[in-house]
Amino acid sequence: MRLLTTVAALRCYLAKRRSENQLCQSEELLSNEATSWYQTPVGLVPTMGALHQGHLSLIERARRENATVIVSIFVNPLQFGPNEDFQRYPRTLEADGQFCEQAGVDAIFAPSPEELGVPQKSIQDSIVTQVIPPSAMISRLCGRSRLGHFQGVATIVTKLFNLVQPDRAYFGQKDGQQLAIIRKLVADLNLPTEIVACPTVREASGLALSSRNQYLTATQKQQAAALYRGLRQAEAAFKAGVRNTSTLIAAVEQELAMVTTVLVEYIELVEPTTLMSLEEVKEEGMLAIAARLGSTRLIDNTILRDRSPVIAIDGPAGAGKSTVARQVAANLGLVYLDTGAMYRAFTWLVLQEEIALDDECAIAELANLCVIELTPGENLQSPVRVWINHTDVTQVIRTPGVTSKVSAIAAQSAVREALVKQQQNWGKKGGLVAEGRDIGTHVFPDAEVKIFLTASVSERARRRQQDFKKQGQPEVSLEQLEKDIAERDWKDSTRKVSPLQKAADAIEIQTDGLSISEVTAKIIDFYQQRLSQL
Ligand SMILES: Nc1ncnc2c1ncn2[C@@H]1O[C@H](COP(=O)(O)OP(=O)(O)OP(=O)(O)O)[C@@H](O)[C@H]1O
Ligand SMILES: CC(C)(CO)[C@@H](O)C(=O)[O-]
Ligand code: BAL
Repeated sequence: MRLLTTVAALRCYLAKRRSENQLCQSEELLSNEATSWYQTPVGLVPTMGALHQGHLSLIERARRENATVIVSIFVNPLQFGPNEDFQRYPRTLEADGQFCEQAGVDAIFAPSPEELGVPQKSIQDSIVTQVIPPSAMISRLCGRSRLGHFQGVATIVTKLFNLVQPDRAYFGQKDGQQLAIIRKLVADLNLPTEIVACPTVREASGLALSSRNQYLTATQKQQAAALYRGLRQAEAAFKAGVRNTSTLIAAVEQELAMVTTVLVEYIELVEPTTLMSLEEVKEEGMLAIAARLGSTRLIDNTILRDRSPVIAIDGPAGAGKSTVARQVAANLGLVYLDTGAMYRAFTWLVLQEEIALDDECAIAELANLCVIELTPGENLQSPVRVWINHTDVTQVIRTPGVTSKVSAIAAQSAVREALVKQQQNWGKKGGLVAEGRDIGTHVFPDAEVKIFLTASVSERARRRQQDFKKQGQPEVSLEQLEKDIAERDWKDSTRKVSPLQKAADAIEIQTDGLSISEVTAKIIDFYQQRLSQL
């Protein structure tokens, strides 16, 4: 692992890493497919150091998803107010270096304020160019008592994104307002970085891990767990049907009132993306709290989501995902979101428009203008009905002409981005089952149930040989099929665009020797267990 403290060293390091990764992929490539398909992404975990298990969860996620992982450690003077704890903030770079080494980080970027051109002054006194998020997002919640804080965060994060140019950047849900502001920043400034939100990691007591927890005495640490208990009371009220903001906030206040040392700064219920106040929760709300314990300021939040559950089923080719997903949807009365049919429908449209498969710009244009509609088939045997731009393509998308081209189209990042947006819009209401390669990690990361459906290479080869036989196709040896499947697994899990990944919170089901009905029953059991926990 490298420790980089200057911009020049960072730039040199990243240039070498990117060329090494691409060289490595091209040498390993089993076929002549374009290197760009393959995994060279850079993941960035921005931090202020004093690393703990919460940071580790972000680093581990980044490690799973990227060829290079950079952790930035920078106590940003721009985001601390004049009366805040900039001087006191814990600085433990040596220990952080060991922490990152053990976590498999490739490099730490730990510049001085001078190296980053942000002299140790607050945002109000600073002379640097600033990034100002929308006032509606920074004037509420923590913004009320931390004037200039989010301008400081937005400015330094933009600088880090420009320096590192990460494909993905990882942030914690614990800082829910910061997460929403950074998502807005990336969208508004068209920054080519995917923002990955990671769940809040907590102490056994429920207290959210935070570098500032070091300030707490043992007694205060116990008392601080009241924040989480209050949020849990509100979650219970929400589960019992309460949707009114005042009632939900009262549930938190009631719990906190029992710990007189906890001085509440705010308890607010806002829309998680826009941070607008909510009178009641319609689809989802972020119940956020800030409080002081002695000189320590703590924050926490929970997302209250009123939707039917989403079941995400990921897994390698040949594991039976689509058959199982349709069966699970039918048995539970949920919608089967046939993502494969969507890519087939779009491939049909590209062919109809006579666009060359390698004309990615024209294809990107078309992908962002098309509208795909799906309705359930009459029964399990009949396919999902598919329309694209109001043309019924249910039958034609299964023809060899489309089938032979869908992989090349589906691998184009602009196509995936456009179709994933349509899928996520369907997901807002929930009540659906979707299967693919990155459903539980990228498309529906908040899915209530995540399944990773897999089978051994030999079992999948045997199934495919049986399928070929049923379809009257020429026999292919098991040895060749196993080789093809292993190669497909490698390509799917190493490609840059939506790689096959098992979500950290996914339940893995090995289907060797299991029937479709047995696998379906297992998933329905998991679903019902999960529902009882929500
Ligand atoms: N308990 C946690 N769970 C998940 N992510 C976390 C947790 N704590 C911090 N993070 C995330 O780590 C990143 C770096 O945060 P930071 O370095 O400020 O640590 P911190 O623990 O939040 O410190 P602070 O005490 O300043 O809040 C942020 O994206 C933050 O949301
Ligand atoms: C994102 C961040 C690293 C910017 O300084 C900081 O706000 C933090 O640690 O959450
Ligand atoms: N993650 C918190 C950053 C701050 O309080 O400045």
